[in-house]
Amino acid sequence: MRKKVAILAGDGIGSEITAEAVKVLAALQEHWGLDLVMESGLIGGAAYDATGTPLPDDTLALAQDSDAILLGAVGGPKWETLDISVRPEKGLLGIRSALKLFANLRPAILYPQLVGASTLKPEVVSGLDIMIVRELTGGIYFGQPRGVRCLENGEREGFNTLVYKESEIRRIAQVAFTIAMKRGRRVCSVDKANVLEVTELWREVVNEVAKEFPEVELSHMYVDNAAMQLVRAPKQFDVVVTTNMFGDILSDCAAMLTGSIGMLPSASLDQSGKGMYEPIHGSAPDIAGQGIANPLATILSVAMMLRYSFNEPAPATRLEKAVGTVLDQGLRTPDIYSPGMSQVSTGAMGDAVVEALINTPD
Ligand SMILES: NC(=O)C1=CN([C@@H]2O[C@H](COP(=O)(O)OP(=O)(O)OC[C@H]3O[C@@H](n4cnc5c(N)ncnc54)[C@H](O)[C@@H]3O)[C@@H](O)[C@H]2O)C=CC1
Ligand SMILES: CC(C)CC(=O)C(=O)O
Ligand SMILES: [Mg+2]
Repeated sequence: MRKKVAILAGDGIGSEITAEAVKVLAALQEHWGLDLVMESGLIGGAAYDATGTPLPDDTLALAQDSDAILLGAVGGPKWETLDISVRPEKGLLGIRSALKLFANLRPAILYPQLVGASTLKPEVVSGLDIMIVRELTGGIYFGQPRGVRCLENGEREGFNTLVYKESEIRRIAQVAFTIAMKRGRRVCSVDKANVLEVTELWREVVNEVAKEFPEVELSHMYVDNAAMQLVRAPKQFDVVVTTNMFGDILSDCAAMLTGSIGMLPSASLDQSGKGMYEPIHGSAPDIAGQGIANPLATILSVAMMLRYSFNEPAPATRLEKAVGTVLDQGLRTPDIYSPGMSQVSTGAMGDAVVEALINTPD
């Protein structure tokens, strides 16, 4: 059956990296008969400049009408002076919320070819395969009230609210335990239950959900310790489940264990499995327009799309293998470059993945 994919490139390197992922989708269409139609829409700063809002109605309608969404990244210095309520990042939070994409899966997998690019010693990191399950539509990024107010003494006070309903905690925990059942059967729930009542509730609800999954071993860890353990002994983790903000921070940290933030894909799923797929990084204004961004996180996000939204595990595996092939060939964008390797541009990396995809045996 024909699948519609919305392509939302966004800002900064967004257009460079999504162009490479689109090449991959086109190759899947041409060589494996994947019946796809792609349609582009505006989001973020690009949308704000064109329409005055970071999430135009047309874009939301396109996303709602699509089977999956591929997103690049949003934001950048051009829009930093804008009121936070219309910043490009609001467009991203808005689409996640409108589509109810509460489950954000961020796999931190170290390709063996990049062991030397990791920030950690080979023996600490080789074989790394962690799944970070981040709650994506609640927590402090969405909680009300929020804002900046003026106190009686004239001083200003900024405030945000960290709030989670039991139902929101239960459904993300269920996602994490279900994924753990298909992997190493270990879940580590990361919270700050020693200080924050909301995460005390988080811990209680996760304990309740654990009873539905007796084969899965559950542990709890405070977020400060989790950050430390991630860079001390990351292979102790199998599935990590955590809140929106903690997951945001810990996944950037985990990315460096895999060699670069340019290597980490993600899937953001609703209850039905509909998904938005995006690299975990941002719009990287410092390297935008230079053709040096690593497109592999976005390309690997396509593999997640094939697996989670299209139920096509075979081409997903083929694509992941193709990424391994280009790394075997020694091709490296600057973020993962090491001496003796061949430095390539964003476009050359995308082309090489397409070629490897076509030539990789089943
Ligand atoms: N999902 C999204 O759209 C996200 C958007 N942002 C936005 O992006 C803008 C920049 O944010 P930053 O904090 O600088 O984070 P960032 O993730 O854009 O960049 C952090 C560092 O990583 C590098 N980097 C990121 N992606 C890379 C890639 N594919 N290849 C090679 N190097 C890469 C950048 O060059 C930079 O040095 C901000 O406006 C921020 O709000 C940030 C994170 C996520
Ligand atoms: C707008 C931000 C919450 C995006 C981000 O940093 C992320 O989702 O990782
Ligand atoms: Mg982030």
